[in-house]
Amino acid sequence: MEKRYVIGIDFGTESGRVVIADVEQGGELASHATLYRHGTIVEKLPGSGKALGQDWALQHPDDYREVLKQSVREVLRISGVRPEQVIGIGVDFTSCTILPVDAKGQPLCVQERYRNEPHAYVKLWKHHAAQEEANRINEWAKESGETFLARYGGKSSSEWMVAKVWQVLNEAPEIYQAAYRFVEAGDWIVQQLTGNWVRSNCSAGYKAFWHKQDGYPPRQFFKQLDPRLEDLTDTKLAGDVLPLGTRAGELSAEAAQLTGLCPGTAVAVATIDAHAGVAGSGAVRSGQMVMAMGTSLCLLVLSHNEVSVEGVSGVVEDGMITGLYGYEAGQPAVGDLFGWYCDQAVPGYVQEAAAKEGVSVHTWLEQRAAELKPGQHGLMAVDWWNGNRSVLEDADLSGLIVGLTLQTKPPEIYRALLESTAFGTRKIMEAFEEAGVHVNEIFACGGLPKRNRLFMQIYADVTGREIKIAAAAETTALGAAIHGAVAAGTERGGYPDLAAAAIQMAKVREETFRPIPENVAVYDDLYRQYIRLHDVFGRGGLVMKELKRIKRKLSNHSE
Ligand SMILES: Nc1ncnc2c1ncn2[C@@H]1O[C@H](COP(=O)(O)OP(=O)(O)O)[C@@H](O)[C@H]1O
Ligand SMILES: O=C(CO)[C@@H](O)[C@@H](O)COP(=O)(O)O
Repeated sequence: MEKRYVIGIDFGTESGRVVIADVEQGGELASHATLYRHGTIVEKLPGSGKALGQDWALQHPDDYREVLKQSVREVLRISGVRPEQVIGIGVDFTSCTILPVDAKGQPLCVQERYRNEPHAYVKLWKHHAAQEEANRINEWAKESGETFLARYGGKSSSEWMVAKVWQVLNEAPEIYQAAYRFVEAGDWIVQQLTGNWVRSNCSAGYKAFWHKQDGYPPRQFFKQLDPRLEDLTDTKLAGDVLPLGTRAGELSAEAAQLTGLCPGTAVAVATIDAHAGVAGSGAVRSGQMVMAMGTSLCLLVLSHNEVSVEGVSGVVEDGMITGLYGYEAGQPAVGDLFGWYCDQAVPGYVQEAAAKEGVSVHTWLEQRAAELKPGQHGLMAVDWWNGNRSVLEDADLSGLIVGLTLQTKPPEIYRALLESTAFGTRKIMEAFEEAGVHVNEIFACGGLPKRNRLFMQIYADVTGREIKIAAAAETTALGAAIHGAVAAGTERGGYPDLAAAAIQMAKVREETFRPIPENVAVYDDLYRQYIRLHDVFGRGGLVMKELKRIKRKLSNHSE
């Protein structure tokens, strides 16, 4: 049989990355990234310059089409693979990233009449301006005795589908009316590739309250939330929800022209980016955990059992690997937090020194931070620069560094920030253990493991656990490609299911990160201090919330 290949398309926060993989051997034959030209839109709309509110985060869907146009062709060119040899395509996307579209699938924001309407754009996963709607969903679920929130650690997030769609209805009812559907961006890409309106059980399950047996919460729940939402799931969220690995359709002639692939190529149901990292790391068994470490950090745990875990973002049957419950928890600012420090808070001399040495500011700071011993800087940070998405589930929490003195240096702060995210991860891992979801093997994937060794060693030391590293540089894109191989099916030379495909196609590096006992002892001590700050500022103290309230009030006045 001629060699067969699959393509994985990974839509991250900053760029889209495409890999091409050999169906039998896995790995990445070639990869290519396309940066989003508009990036993340947080202050004003492109074109009109219309100002956005606090905590908004939008994207432009043309940037995603550019990835399809540029990067798919590039991986074909670099690898020398002929389009006929590609049997399947898989797509992963950040989530909950949603957009309103018309009946043809055209995003409203590219239509002339809605171009200046912020609510017509893509709401990126980290758009946190629907916190009031999320609070109301939480209150009403409690009052009405609905139990679905138990699957989400008892709280829904402002990042998720219903809160975001409700914000559109509240603030721009004409956009809500004009939208034929609100779709996850991953499902939209699949629609653009195949012409089929298909929803993924992964994003519907983790981000839209959908359940394999029960479907969406009842109409009555939505009606009492807001009478205008009564038919939400039958109208704006309508569409078949299909399981991961299913063939969503075949590449249309139009999409074939856009990508340079052959019409008829199998296209898989989309998955969430972090969740694709599970297959991409070769994790397919109960007790395995994958840390998808990039802009944010997602902890993904596979288990035979379904239980309630404090602060879990969600548990979905078949949500990562068919036949297992997949738990997701995580932190919404990790790479982003380090990026913020490098871009916004280091003194000019650091940037100059890094430029002179020809390294990134991250690398310059990492090298110096690695010379410090744990605890030597006397600092402790909490990692809520983008709110808390785990045990505290509160987008209104913010960042904190304690212990600063006139002697404090930038590498010390950088190290404290790296450590703060590791402490946050340990807190989540303890919540899993306490709930009886045991983790016996840890894999790391995403952009950070390959970029920052100190970060990885700190994680091993703070958690006291060995960490294996997924071999693929673009693990999530490889994970998406694995979904493509399953969508192709055995009849086209692919695989029968995700586990079989992942075992064959994904590998880990030989080198692992192991905890260093003397560091573990110091970090145990420091972690106790982290927990103190976590509880004082996260559970009881209102300081962070009050600061946000005052800021909101002032910015409302100045609008
Ligand atoms: N050397 C580094 N150390 C720590 N963080 C880094 C480093 N280089 C880049 N970053 C951060 O990594 C994030 C990008 O992660 P990546 O996994 O590549 O993308 P995405 O999250 O979009 O999938 C950015 O937030 C950036 O600030
Ligand atoms: O929220 C999720 C997954 O549930 C992610 O899509 C989101 O955190 C963004 O991930 P990245 O860090 O950009 O890969």
